[in-house]
Amino acid sequence: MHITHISFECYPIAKAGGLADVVGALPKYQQNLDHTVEAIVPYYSNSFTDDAELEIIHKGSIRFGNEDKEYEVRKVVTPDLGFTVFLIYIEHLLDRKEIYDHPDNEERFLSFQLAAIHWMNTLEQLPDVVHCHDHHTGLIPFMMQYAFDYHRLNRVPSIFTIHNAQYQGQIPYDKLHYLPDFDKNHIGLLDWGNLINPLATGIKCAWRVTTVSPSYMEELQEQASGLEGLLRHEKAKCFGVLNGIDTETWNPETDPMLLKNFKVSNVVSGRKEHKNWLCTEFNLDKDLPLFSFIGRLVGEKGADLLPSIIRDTLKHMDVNILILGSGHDEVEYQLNALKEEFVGRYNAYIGYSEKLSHIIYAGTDFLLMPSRVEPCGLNQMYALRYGAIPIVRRTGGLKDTVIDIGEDGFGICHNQAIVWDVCYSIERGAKLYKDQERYRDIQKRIMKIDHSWTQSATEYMTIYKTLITQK
Ligand SMILES: Nc1ncnc2c1ncn2[C@@H]1O[C@H](COP(=O)(O)OP(=O)(O)O[C@H]2O[C@H](CO)[C@@H](O)[C@H](O)[C@H]2O)[C@@H](O)[C@H]1O
Repeated sequence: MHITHISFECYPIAKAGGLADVVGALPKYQQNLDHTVEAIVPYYSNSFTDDAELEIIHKGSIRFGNEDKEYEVRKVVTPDLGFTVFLIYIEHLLDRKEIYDHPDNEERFLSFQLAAIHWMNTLEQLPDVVHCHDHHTGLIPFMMQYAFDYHRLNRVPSIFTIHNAQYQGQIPYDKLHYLPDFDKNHIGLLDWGNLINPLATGIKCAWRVTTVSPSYMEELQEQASGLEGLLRHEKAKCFGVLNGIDTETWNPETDPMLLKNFKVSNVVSGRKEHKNWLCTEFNLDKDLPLFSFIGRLVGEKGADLLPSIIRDTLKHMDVNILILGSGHDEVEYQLNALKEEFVGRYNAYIGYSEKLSHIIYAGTDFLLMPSRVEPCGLNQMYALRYGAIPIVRRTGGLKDTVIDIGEDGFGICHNQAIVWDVCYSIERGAKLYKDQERYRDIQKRIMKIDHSWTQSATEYMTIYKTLITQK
């Protein structure tokens, strides 16, 4: 089968969060199942494109509002990513360093989708399935069905994956003229709440819709930032497929970002080296258990709870807490301010560091995920693979991947995204840490859990196959 993924992020080309991890891994695992798999991603001016060898394979032009915009398709020749990647280059618009945080994001998302579909339409051999990810690509299934110029694509099945329903990419109608001419009888498919809503459009128009865990799919029927009615209506074509992790990139035995590689048989010494390094670097106490948080400092991750969690915990308990993340200014400010209050047991790195994240997974004793909403969550699976015990709120994919130690499981779970629940879980963690025999036993068990993409890549293939027989 020939599958084309389209996404605004893809590791290691450009990563802001979990979307990149998924699009950098799922195609590789599908390719390993003997399919032809490629991804279409924007060209960013960053260290990846500085170092990569690229080949221009197509030059074209799209009508973009009142102007014609040239674009190029640049194929990644090296490094070998395990599947083919095509980068859409549009001068001044897409070729920037940062992925998001631009005032003209709407134009960036639109131009990327327009160039991607324009190029696909020129191909002699069309893909068997087009797989779009998140709102940045949500208009593609619509254009494939109803844009006159892309009539040829309307028999190609499209699948749309929601990685996070909170971000919907709404666009005002005064930008409608950027879209190619389409059958106006179907204009309603673009609309949600009097705005063009690419996430809603993707849900309405794709042949199948998936989210990244079964529990999140269920939750979306009740709470989907305004789209719950739509998701209930489209329920028959919606599926929850649990994300996997790339066990080649995330392998403590080979991970080049670690200070020392380790496996189950030498986990104690391997992890000790990383914990010691973290404690020295961040002035923490290496004899106390270490609880860490890695992620975007936003409400859905429960990041606003962190300052109170840190204060309440460190006032009553002898543990360390370390934070790696960036996001809301107020949360960043509070997390920085707390450093002076708890010198020697708390610290934070406000920013983004891929390398530090790997070292934290390898050195922290527990990983905190107090998420309010977690479509899947990858951090808990990275933590498990590296031997850190996850402390999670039972929501979305966290509920699907972590079982509490009280239920013969391997993690610590609580029900509510409130400070008290998280503090109580930390207390349970500290108690478990004191029982080193039990702690080590769990650690060895979690490192052997298979969360690789193999199973889920096969599930996606099964979904694609039903579409191909339907066309
Ligand atoms: N400051 C920082 N420095 C270094 N690394 C950092 C970092 N902040 C985050 N990361 C990394 O970014 C990734 C985050 O992945 P998640 O799945 O938790 O989150 P995200 O909310 O972005 O993704 C959305 O999409 C994914 C993929 O479908 C879903 O799992 C998830 O629930 C959904 O919210 C991990 O690789 C993590 O290590």
